[in-house]
Amino acid sequence: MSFFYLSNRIIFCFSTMTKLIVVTFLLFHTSTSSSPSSLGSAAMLEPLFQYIDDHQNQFIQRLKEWVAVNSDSGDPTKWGEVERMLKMTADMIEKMGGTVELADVGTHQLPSGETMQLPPVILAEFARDPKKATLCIYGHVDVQPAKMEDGWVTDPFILTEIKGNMFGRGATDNKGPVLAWLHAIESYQATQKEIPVNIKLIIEGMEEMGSFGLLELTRKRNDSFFADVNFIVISDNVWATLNPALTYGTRGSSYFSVEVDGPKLDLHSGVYGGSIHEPMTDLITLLGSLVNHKGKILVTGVTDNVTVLTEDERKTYDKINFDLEEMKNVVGVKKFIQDTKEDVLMARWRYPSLSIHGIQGAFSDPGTKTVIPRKVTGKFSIRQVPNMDPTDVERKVKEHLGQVFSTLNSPNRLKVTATVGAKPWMANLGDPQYVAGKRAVKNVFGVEPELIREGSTIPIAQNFQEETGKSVMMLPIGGHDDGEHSQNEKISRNNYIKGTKLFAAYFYELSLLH
Ligand SMILES: NCC(=O)N[C@@H](Cc1c[nH]cn1)C(=O)O
Ligand SMILES: [Zn+2]
Ligand SMILES: [Zn+2]
Repeated sequence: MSFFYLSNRIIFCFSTMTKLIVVTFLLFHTSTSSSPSSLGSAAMLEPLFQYIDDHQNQFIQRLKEWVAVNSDSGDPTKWGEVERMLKMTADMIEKMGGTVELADVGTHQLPSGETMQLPPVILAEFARDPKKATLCIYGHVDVQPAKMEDGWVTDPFILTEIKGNMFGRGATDNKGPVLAWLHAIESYQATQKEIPVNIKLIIEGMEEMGSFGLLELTRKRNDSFFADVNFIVISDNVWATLNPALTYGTRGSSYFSVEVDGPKLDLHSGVYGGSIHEPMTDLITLLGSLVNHKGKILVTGVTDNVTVLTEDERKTYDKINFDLEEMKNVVGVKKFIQDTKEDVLMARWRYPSLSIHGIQGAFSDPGTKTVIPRKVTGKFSIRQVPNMDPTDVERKVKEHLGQVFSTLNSPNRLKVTATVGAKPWMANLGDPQYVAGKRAVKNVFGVEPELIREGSTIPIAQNFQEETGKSVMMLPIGGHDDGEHSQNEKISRNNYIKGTKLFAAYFYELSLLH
């Protein structure tokens, strides 16, 4: 027997047969307007929403404490801070009554050859009731790098609220959403409501580096931690527009380092210039061979397997409520490579792209140092879409760069390394989680969610789906203008607080499917 709240303050007790009828109804009636859940959810959720509203300043204070930790996983000297951040998270979960394991995920070899212990992964759970569905929430508490001199208006590690937006590194990616999940749990506990689903949590500190060690951990714990999980949910991306959204696909990513190593020391360009095969010139030729100014990837064969667009798929883009002009304003450009909304969205979500990120070892300070750098390392990544495979992409990229380099007849040494190889992820929109997600969005925001894809990568998403066979959904709460990875990353107070309500409502809607 399970208990479901279906009518104002009345608790109905359902037989298994009735539950089957409810699940069938939910699966075949995806419109949220007159759902059975909407009849009782208002009464059920109202005290939780009130609690969330009343405690918003406390929730923001917690986010402030989390943002203050520079848990940049891209810099191994900061892995101690990543670990401190994970311990703070673990402490909070334990204080809330959860049990926490800090799972060892082994070591990682840095490009220098040094081997370092990876920060652990949090595997946590709240009290388990075999009659309830089990939801596993994934998130990460590491961040991208941030420096004031990059152009931040406020200190990236001091959460600062300006006109309803809270600026700080990790505010939206992903500390804010992780806290919102924990606060949603807190709202049930504090109002003495039974959480209607069993909750498990996986929180890591290496997502921005490609989730080192997490795939192996998932495999090892498939028969234990994951065994009773029914649903996996991730809130680590943002809406595409002003409208709330559910995400059903992300691109994958392969990240490459291209090192060109030349003379034994930096040289005076006046003394040696003209006689030296300069590593930087070699590197620029290599990087210039990867992609053209229209964003076309020039590496032979890399895009061969991309699925051909069908008319039906194209039509799904027509429906998305997306304002190109607003997007231009947000990023500060006069035009995109593509002209229409549909083509811009497809370029971001359903086609691959190649971006050049930087050159390590290059002279980049102010001034006029006339140097020939002895060794330079270019960094670029390829966002991948379904039908592309990171292993195949890596092979083709290495072949391509080797071939271009051979035409230079350079005595310099070339080393190409792939540091990330994350697969793209696609969900089935018929998955019941999307029914619960739609109902929860309608309940909290009063509108139907947009169904969107995402151009960035959540490296573990496809691995979770493939290895565990469980349903995976993405339920973002961040705004389209949150600026993940950019200067002045933020989350709005409204999204943070309403997002917390969304998660509380989601637990309830999901329980109705079980
Ligand atoms: N919020 C998701 C995110 O930002 N993910 C990173 C993961 C990644 C990919 N390659 C290296 N790290 C992203 O850049 O998409
Ligand atoms: Zn990120
Ligand atoms: Zn993220």
